[in-house]
Amino acid sequence: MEKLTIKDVDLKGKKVIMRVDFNVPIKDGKITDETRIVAALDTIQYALDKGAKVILLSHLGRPKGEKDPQFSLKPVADRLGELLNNKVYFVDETRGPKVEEAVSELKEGEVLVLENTRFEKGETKNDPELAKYWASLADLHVNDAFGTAHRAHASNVGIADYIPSVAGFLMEKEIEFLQKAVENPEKPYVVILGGAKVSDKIGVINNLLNKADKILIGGAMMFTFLKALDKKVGSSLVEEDKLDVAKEILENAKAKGVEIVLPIDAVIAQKIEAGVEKKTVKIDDGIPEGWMGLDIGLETVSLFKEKISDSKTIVWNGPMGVFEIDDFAFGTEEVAKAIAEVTKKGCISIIGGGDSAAAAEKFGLASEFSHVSTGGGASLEFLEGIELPGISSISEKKNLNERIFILAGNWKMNKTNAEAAEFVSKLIGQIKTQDKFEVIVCPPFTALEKVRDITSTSSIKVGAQNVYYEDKGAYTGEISVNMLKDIGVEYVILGHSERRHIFQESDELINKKLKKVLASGLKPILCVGEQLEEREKGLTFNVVERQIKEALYGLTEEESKKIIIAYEPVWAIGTGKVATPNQAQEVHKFIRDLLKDIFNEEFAKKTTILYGGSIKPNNYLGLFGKPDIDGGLVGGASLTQEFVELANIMKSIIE
Ligand SMILES: Nc1ncnc2c1ncn2[C@@H]1O[C@H](COP(=O)(O)OP(=O)(O)O)[C@@H](O)[C@H]1O
Ligand SMILES: O=C(OP(=O)(O)O)[C@H](O)COP(=O)(O)O
Repeated sequence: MEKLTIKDVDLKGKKVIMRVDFNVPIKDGKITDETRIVAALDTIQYALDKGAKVILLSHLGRPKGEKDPQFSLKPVADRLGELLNNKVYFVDETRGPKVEEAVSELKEGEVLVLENTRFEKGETKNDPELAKYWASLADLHVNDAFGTAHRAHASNVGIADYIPSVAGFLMEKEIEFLQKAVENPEKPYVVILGGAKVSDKIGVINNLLNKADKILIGGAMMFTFLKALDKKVGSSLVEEDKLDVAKEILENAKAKGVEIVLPIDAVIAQKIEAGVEKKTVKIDDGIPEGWMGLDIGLETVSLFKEKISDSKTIVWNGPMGVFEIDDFAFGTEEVAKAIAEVTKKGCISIIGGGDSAAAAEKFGLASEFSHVSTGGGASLEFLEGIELPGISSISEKKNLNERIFILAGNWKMNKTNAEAAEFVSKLIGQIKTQDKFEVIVCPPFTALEKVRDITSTSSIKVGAQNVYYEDKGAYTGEISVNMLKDIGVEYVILGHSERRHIFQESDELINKKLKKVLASGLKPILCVGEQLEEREKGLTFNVVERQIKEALYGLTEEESKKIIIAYEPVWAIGTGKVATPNQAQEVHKFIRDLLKDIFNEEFAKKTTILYGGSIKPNNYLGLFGKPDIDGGLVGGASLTQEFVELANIMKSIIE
């Protein structure tokens, strides 16, 4: 599934709260590496150009949930203003009247930076109240903080429970490149690992053993592997407690046919300092006591270069030596040059954040690689195959191959014939679904025929709000399936909560109606949903399960194929209260799993499950963006122009 991006949404006049990763190194109030700020500029500029009001959120460093001036984002906001060549407002608060005032004064095309998100205790705890508060400041969340994607915090993940979250350009690019390396890397695929700690990278090595052709190991981590092979490593940095893990990795690699290439020589010294005596020794001869390996040697550089030369995909994470000191930077620089060289020949090269990115920058080679990730921890976890919460929380595009998406309007007891005719005539001109999804209007019985006539040459379909299960006879006030079919109605809503609760319709009655409707060839929209007391008692799943099982009682899989289900939490109908996208998704997923249990996986996958309950254009994107929400059964908003807006939102996010 593809993620929704900032390009898919309308930004004009919208308040956009954008999470960026401005966690940059600052020394004495000066930013020492602004790569991450520069990397976010495209998305910010795009939003400004489209007329959005941009509120920026970021963390900086690791303050302990309270104000700490050394971690203020003020210097970053100042620098951002220079880079954007635009006025950037800064508020030294994370919530409260000062923030709200600044937001309300913000004009289209202006930027406001709020203070460090980690000055709030709730940020790293993903506190729902804090997330809700930040969400309340804006219409839309843009997530461009790839560097933070491995953290489930309030400003990047929690907030997506309340407003739609779409990816910025940086996030999109990071995912695109890293996904290529994870999913179908062009071969030969070479991974180069270095840096200080094996323990940080065990997960990624294990995952890469199933994918890479060669893994080259340098940096301090090589000594843990060499010691595991009984080589003498002197006083080099070794993780003694990881020797077994290193051995296991070497054995697994052998079993999987992955070549692990370890250095054959090293540059050694007695201290990690510039200008100290250094020499190169062969690994087989051993590193003398009191000496430590601080870089890969010349022969290893040649060996690594040869291994790199024919690769088509490279992932590099971790320097080959103590590159910060020029005396031990040679190996890292040469490997970086070799990667740059092979990139020119068409290899996709990905540099995984942190110190490797700093090294690439130091050697002036950063622009020579296909992609330098802005995330260290995040890119590693991505390569490990871990699902990153800061990516999962971004809304997804809908895939048409799975099932039919539907926007259905339940007009309830509203609109006379004349009003219905006027309204639906307007809709026809504005809603062109082009087979992407179905739009259904469900007028009162009295207007059904008129609406059917007007829509007959359009793609808009017509549904009834109720039906009885008998064919004809002494049933005063009731209407049969044949009467509906006679005037060309295609759909019928069954078991709406108002019918269940105001007119006391039982599960048994709904089951009879459902059987009749299915047998007649009409398509039922079966409504289910819990009341507030039931939700509060934790009975949501029980209620929904009972309603579905009772409704389907006695029906076969074949007979049930045309069912559309609408989950409508009763507490959200006409109350203005809306289930959060996550609350709704949770129940939709439950329903899909239930259908799998009742029938089978294929049936569950193909069944359209709509959400209903206070849907409005400003909350619909977040709901419809969820994987198991296939559209909406809309009440109030189906009576006005808002219905067209809802259709447009659906169109924008269906692939
Ligand atoms: N042989 C070595 N001995 C000690 N430190 C090393 C050695 N090789 C590399 N390093 C240090 O490892 C650090 C980077 O490690 P790490 O944080 O794991 O990498 P990254 O940030 O790229 O993931 C650098 O500061 C570098 O100086
Ligand atoms: O710098 C970061 O991580 P990284 O150094 O692993 O790339 C991110 O901003 C996340 O910061 P955190 O590791 O304090 O959560």
